[in-house]
Amino acid sequence: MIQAVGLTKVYGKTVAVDDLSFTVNPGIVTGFLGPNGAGKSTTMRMILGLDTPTRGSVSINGAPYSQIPQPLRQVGALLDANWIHPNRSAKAHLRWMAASNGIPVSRVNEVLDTVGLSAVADKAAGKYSLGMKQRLGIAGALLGEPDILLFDEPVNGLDPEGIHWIRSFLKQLAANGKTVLVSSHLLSEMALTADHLLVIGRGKLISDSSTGDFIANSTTATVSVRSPQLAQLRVLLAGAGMQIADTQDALIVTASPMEQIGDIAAANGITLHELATKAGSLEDAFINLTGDSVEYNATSAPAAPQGI
Ligand SMILES: Nc1ncnc2c1ncn2[C@@H]1O[C@H](COP(=O)(O)OP(=O)(O)OP(=O)(O)O)[C@@H](O)[C@H]1O
Repeated sequence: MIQAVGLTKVYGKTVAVDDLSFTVNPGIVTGFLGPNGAGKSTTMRMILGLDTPTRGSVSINGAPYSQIPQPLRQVGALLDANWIHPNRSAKAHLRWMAASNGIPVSRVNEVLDTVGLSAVADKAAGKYSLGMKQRLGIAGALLGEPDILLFDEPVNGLDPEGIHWIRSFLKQLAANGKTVLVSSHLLSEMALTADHLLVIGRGKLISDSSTGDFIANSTTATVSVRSPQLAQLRVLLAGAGMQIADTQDALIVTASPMEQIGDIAAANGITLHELATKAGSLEDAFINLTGDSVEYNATSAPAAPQGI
């Protein structure tokens, strides 16, 4: 379990992390989200003892990182996949990590196998693709069989197959009872991976809830309706006070239950070809909730690409 209480980090005039209190529990994947500059990396660095809190504290299974005797046995982290010596092989890199943390060298081959790098374990890590470097970083995190794992942007720059592998892997770690905290900018990916979300903006905690609740509470579901008698149905739904938007061949009804629309159609003998609720996305929820806390806000929509 990771527990932060009033965690604060001030750099000069910048309050990077502002009075954060949260708990990250075992057995689930917890996503850590926030716009650029929200304070995610700073928080992760403080969890790992790489930065000292200005105020407040953060503990791992009850103790600050600095007081854990063999930290890699309790906490594994992937912060930056490029943090490897380019001329060193994956095997040499992991052996060095194991030796400096009192971890049996036999673990090296086990973790290489787990992440699928055994066949290239003797190649210089500098020649690895980004996906292979991410796998090596994950192997390093797993080396000491820790109960707590932190991953900062683990799917950054990966292809769909690599993303899918990491998603399944994180879920498996959580299913095995590990505490898994993962940050990512890929919101659709987080929606599929994380059971719980911590959302921060400008260093402050904005939301601490299950992924489902976060989306449901921060978005409005819509209902798509198609019918050969669409104009007639539109009049009836508008008469019932519903908010309706028109597309070419459907009505999009906001914030009204699908059942009510179906009942009105049935009561008036109207045939329906589609009646489907579309939940909001994590991206919608994120933008709705963090809109005021982005560090650099564009004042207009991006310009259309030239020459298309
Ligand atoms: N060493 C530092 N010195 C001064 N300011 C810093 C330092 N590290 C981070 N900051 C500032 O603290 C704030 C939070 O940065 P941080 O990197 O933690 O955010 P983040 O959520 O990880 O951002 P991103 O998603 O862009 O990686 C930013 O305003 C950043 O400029």
